[in-house]
Amino acid sequence: MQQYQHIRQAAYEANMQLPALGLVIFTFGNVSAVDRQLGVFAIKPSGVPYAELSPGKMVIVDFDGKTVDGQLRPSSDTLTHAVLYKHWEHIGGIVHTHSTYATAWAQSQRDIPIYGTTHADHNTVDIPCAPPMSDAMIAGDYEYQTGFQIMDTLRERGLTYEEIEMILVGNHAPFTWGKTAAKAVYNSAVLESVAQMAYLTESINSNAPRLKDALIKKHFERKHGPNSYYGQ
Ligand SMILES: O=C(CO)[C@@H](O)[C@H](O)COP(=O)(O)O
Repeated sequence: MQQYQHIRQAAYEANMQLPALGLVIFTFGNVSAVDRQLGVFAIKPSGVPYAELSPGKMVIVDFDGKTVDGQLRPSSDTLTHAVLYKHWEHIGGIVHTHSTYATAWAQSQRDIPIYGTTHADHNTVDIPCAPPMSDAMIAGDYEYQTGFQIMDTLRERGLTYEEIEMILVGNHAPFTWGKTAAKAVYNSAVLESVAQMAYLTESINSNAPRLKDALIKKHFERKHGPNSYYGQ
């Protein structure tokens, strides 16, 4: 349907950036783009290789995860995207990847500490890792519960989804978001780069010190403006 063409195109272009940036292989991961006036988002179809994607194959889904338009099955992570769009009113795009280093930190269930200014350019806190699913959640609807795991973790850390636009999900992999699908893709690439640097930092020096908060503040506000620092 023509009315969804703009978000199909935005979702398609953002999805194609994932293999181009080396963030996914085969059918791993997915990107969605939302239209809040229509109350729907376009998301990658499940199990379709990136080389076979086209804008027309993006599936249109409402905020309850119900398919509104499209011939293919939406991503298996659709309910996670739907929960976040429903509760976080200012996000325009969501990305989920299995990028190697960010996924390794998620599987280790550790936050990614701030070791350098590359990280401090983008976040003033360690990148949080949400706990893995409880037995009860696994028995329920995993993808639906992942959305609440993500929101609960930010809330428990005293963070807002506009301050930090990335998270690791324990035993799973990263999710990122932003005002647009393109910004969410940018955040996924930044997360993977920071995750790799942090891993290598710890492998060179297991006692490497975190960046001092005063320098994190100075560095972040140089890029994002005065009073933009939100602390650890
Ligand atoms: O997290 C997972 C699997 O662990 C998924 O994100 C897959 O990586 C992609 O699934 P589809 O989007 O193709 O259903």
